[in-house]
Amino acid sequence: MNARILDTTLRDGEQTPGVSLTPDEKLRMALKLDELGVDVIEAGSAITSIGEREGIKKITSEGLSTEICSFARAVKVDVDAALECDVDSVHLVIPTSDLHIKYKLKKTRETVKDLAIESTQYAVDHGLLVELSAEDSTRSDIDYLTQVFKEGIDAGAKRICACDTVGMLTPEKAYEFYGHLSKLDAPLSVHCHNDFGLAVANSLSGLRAGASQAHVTVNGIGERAGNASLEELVVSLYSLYGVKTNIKIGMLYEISKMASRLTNVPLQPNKAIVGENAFAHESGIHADGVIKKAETYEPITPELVGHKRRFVMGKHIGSGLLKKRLEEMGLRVDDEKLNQIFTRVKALGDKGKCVTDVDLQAIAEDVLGIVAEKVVELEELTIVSGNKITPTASVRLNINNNEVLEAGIGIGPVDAAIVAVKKSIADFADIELEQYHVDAITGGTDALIDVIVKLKHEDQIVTARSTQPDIINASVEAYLSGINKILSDKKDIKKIKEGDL
Ligand SMILES: CC(=O)SCCNC(=O)CCNC(=O)[C@H](O)C(C)(C)COP(=O)(O)OP(=O)(O)OC[C@H]1O[C@@H](n2cnc3c(N)ncnc32)[C@H](O)[C@@H]1OP(=O)(O)O
Ligand SMILES: CC(=O)C(=O)O
Repeated sequence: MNARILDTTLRDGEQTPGVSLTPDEKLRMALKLDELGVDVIEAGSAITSIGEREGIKKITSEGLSTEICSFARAVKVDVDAALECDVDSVHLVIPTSDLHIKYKLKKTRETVKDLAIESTQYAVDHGLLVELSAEDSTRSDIDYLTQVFKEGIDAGAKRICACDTVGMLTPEKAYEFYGHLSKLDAPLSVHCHNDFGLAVANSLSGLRAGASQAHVTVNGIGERAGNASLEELVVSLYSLYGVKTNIKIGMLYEISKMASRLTNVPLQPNKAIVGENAFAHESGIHADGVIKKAETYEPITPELVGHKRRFVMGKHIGSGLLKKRLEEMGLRVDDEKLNQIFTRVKALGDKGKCVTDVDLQAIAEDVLGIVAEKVVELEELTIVSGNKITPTASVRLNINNNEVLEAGIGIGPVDAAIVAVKKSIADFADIELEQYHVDAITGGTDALIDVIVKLKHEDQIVTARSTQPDIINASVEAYLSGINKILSDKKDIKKIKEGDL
């Protein structure tokens, strides 16, 4: 058995509250979906806006072999808008539940059926392939729904689709429901929403029952709790059911990242298949198992979907993983030292901290008595700030025994100081300040200030902190401490600096 995939990231996915893609972003996503191997791209809903039509037109003008489709209500203007965009097909939608017919459309069952048939005929007469789709079909009278589909097929619809618009199906009901509709004389699509977290399970059930195409979105984005997720459905079909699709599974992680970036919808870390933790291991028993044989705690390889395995240091680690990471860092330790490092990592974990590789290196070097070299040291910091002046900072730094002077302006004095430091290292290290957190430990304006920063350089992330009575000094020291953690093992960067000066 094979299953077809209609991707509706650019239509139902874009209906995610707050998401809006530009025409160019739509095109970029469509090109990636085409490369991924989806059978149909529902590129949007042409009636929505001028920009939406521009986006769909950009996609259709690429001449892709993938079928390009537009959503349309069962009204002539929507079909005309789709025609204007030169799409191959329309996802022609009409509600069939009494709830929608009575309260939303304020019509009768008979009028709604007539609308479905008339608009199908209109679209077919204008050369469009019609996938006739019933909205809220799973709360519809099954005899009425069946009749709408039968007459729609007679009117020229080439596919039918039953939408579980508010995610009310269960896998058992889905099997029965889609099994019944799959006996009609046209290929059937499942379109499942995730209001109860069952969209993928229900889609799988529908496909097993005889449906041949699933509507999905990348990362499962969509209205409310979203749609069935493309990556979960496709990999479940492949790995659990032995069902093939045309999807290039090895691209799933890449396209997930792209969709998240373009839509600004962050991915939950524990998202199946593509989440950052999908192949991450911290707890000692798991990591030990994975190091010995990955299948013990990984149902599929990360490489299958283009992802990567990673081990995380923290409260739950075991000595097996710790020893492996230290060895990978070139640090050989005896059992006593390993135990000391182990205790320090656990203690950090107990404080709610995640221990990065750089943190681990610092702990290990401390335990092993290795003195960490400071590449950058603060010699002087001057701040000018007030209510009628642009906050300005100047710093004198010692970088590998060379004096560097820089100045910066900022929103406030802390920002100005960080800008000045950042400028002084900019020509040899691109270090981003990802997070800045400040706490006043004791009460009052003379409180001790605790600053924690999270810095990023290429793939490396480090955290650093400084506690001092002065918020500006604490901020700069925390920032420099993070910079030193990053630069201390980057001999090449240091050489560049030495050569430069
Ligand atoms: C479950 C789903 O995902 S359905 C798809 C949802 N997608 C969208 O809504 C796309 C974006 N929507 C839009 O840009 C706008 O809603 C438009 C352009 C489609 C319509 O805008 P407006 O004309 O201002 O109407 P509005 O959005 O307020 O109401 C929808 C109208 O369509 C009617 N309608 C809704 N669904 C259908 C349908 N499938 N077939 C025919 N008519 C429909 C409603 O009855 C209502 O008409 P009425 O006001 O005469 O009762
Ligand atoms: C049409 C559609 O997206 C739905 O009913 O969920």
